[in-house]
Amino acid sequence: MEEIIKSIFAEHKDVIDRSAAELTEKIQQASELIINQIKKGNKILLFGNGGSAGDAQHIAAEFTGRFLKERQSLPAIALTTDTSALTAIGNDYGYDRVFERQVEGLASDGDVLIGISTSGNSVNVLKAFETGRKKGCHIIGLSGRDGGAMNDLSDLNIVVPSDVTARVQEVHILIGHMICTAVDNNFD
Ligand SMILES: O=C(CO)[C@@H](O)[C@H](O)[C@H](O)[C@H](O)COP(=O)(O)O
Ligand SMILES: [Zn+2]
Repeated sequence: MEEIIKSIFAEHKDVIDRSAAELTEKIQQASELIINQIKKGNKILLFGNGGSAGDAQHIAAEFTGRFLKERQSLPAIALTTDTSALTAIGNDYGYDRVFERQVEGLASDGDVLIGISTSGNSVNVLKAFETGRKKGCHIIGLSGRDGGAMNDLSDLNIVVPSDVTARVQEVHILIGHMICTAVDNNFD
């Protein structure tokens, strides 16, 4: 077990080092986009499956609650929390449309969608991106592996350089906290 723990620490550290080398500029661009759109009165919508649903909720709560300092509440919603919407849309339209329908009903021109998928290929995330684009939303992907179909469907796809879902997720939440730090520095 000790060897396994050591190897996971080493793998995590390697992905962090490669992410720092490859992703810094894109994380900065994503932060600037989010800050600018909130300043213009727009909101952030986040979604993903499984562990990424947890990440979407975690990051949204940093905006509406608080992160490092006392500041105004900021507009962010996770589309993963309303079990009535998720079960009704899933039951009536299929699971592939659970985020798409919510984007159709809730998103406005200028809002920012943050879709989180370690494979970059979860169909419910991709469908939400397609509908968001038609509505004039800005689209940020947080992905891994080769970026998947999110490469073509997002304005900015932040691809964590790992094929291991857990390692990718660990860097996603780190990136989420980096974005929250930039947001904190730009609002009172
Ligand atoms: O948290 C984990 C694995 O660490 C799982 O719940 C994982 O998120 C689920 O298998 C997701 O369905 C994977 O989807 P995706 O990241 O490829 O979009
Ligand atoms: Zn997990």
